[in-house]
Amino acid sequence: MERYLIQKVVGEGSFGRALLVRCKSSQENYVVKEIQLPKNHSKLENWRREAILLSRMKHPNIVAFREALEADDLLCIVMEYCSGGDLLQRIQQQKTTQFWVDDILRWFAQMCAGAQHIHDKRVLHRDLKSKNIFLTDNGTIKLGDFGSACILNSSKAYAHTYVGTPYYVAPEIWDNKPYNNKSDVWSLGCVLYELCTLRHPFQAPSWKSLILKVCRGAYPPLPSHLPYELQYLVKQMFKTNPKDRPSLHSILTSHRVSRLLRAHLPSQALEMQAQGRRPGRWDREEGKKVANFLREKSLMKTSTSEGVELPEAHCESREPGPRKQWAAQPSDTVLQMLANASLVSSDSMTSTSQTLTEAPEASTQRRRWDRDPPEKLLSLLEKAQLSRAFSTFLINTGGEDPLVGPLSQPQGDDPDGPEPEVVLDEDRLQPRSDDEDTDFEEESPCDWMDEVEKMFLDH
Ligand SMILES: Nc1ncnc2c1ncn2[C@@H]1O[C@H](COP(=O)(O)OP(=O)(O)OP(=O)(O)O)[C@@H](O)[C@H]1O
Repeated sequence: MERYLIQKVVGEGSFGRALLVRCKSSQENYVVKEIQLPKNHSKLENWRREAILLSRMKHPNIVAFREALEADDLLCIVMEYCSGGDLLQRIQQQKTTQFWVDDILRWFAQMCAGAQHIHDKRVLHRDLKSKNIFLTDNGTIKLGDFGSACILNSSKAYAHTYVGTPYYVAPEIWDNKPYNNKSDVWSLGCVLYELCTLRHPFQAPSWKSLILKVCRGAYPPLPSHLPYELQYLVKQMFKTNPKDRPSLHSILTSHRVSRLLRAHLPSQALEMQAQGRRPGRWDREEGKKVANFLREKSLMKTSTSEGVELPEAHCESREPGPRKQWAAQPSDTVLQMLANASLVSSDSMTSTSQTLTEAPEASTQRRRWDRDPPEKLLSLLEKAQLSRAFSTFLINTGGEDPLVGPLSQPQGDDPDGPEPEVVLDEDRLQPRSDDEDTDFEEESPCDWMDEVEKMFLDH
């Protein structure tokens, strides 16, 4: 870190501070995210592998990773500084003045391009929201913060199942289904809706109402002045069955809105997209390089700065295993998971973010979603502050009280103001047969991670 001068603290996240720093040699500004490493150092390899995964994300619409450093108990991830702030701040600045349609299309197209790049690497962001999407000074969109989600998922020290930010969470997550690429699409749909209306699509005065609205896909219609293509896209992105949602690839290439979006995509992002969705292939020689690199260094840099080309990533996963299939009907609910879980917060979660943790597999009971959120879940959530629903949650296993922590705090405010009129589109609840590319889920087998693991064992 001695190569950087700290300018100021940009903010505080769930895992530590974010600092604005200046590189002494290049005089360029960067953001350093400090992540408190777990006490158990045997878990460090997990974090390192996740940093490699971050370094693989090289796209004009993704916050660029520069290097990762370990100092004391901190992992410092040095990344591109987005001086335009995050999209939530930008939306709030608008107050009541709507964005120009061209701005919406330009920003959303870039979000899709960035997120598609992540998906092409077989990685799921899992926490897409306006707060995690940044703007540069020239107005370029950059997806950020996906590193935290990846790191969280694979570290056994933080062995949680990611749930997400309740206001942005797709219905299948409330139903305890695996997170899949379409769950990211749902979250981006929420961001698109926010850009179109300056409001969140699923505003609610209570948890029950929030979960019901999400699970029914019930949101107030978009203003009629917006292009038909955008209205149609939002409707598609809020299909309650992930199979019925378009993938990012189809949004950008074969959807009714594609032409509009591509017309607003900068040439660099278009080129990256045109390069296609070549599936990543594991190369053993490249794998050896990674393994050697990890063994020798506690400091990682991107291939551009360190001259080490990293292998193509296939996916991000915790354990290899058979791929889970999306069932025709939702069956599990989050109820049992919550009943066996306690909600906890990390140090700074009390202020900005909380995390819901995973329930033990064995205790999972099959239940029908049945269009109504489970009563017990709701009675537990009744006690929780709804304002917390804009924060990232994990569920922790264990604990006597299933709702210890932020959700056990008294009922809070209504973050979105008065509830607008809601139109329920029954059409979205109807099953469709086309299993359009819901092509990977959280539990997909991940060969490149396995290979790196084997490399460690080999040496
Ligand atoms: N690359 C970046 N450029 C500019 N600002 C950033 C960048 N990354 C993070 N920030 C800002 O730093 C602050 C802290 O961000 P961080 O991602 O650590 O936490 P968070 O998003 O607030 O919460 P969480 O950890 O729950 O995601 C936020 O205000 C965010 O807007």
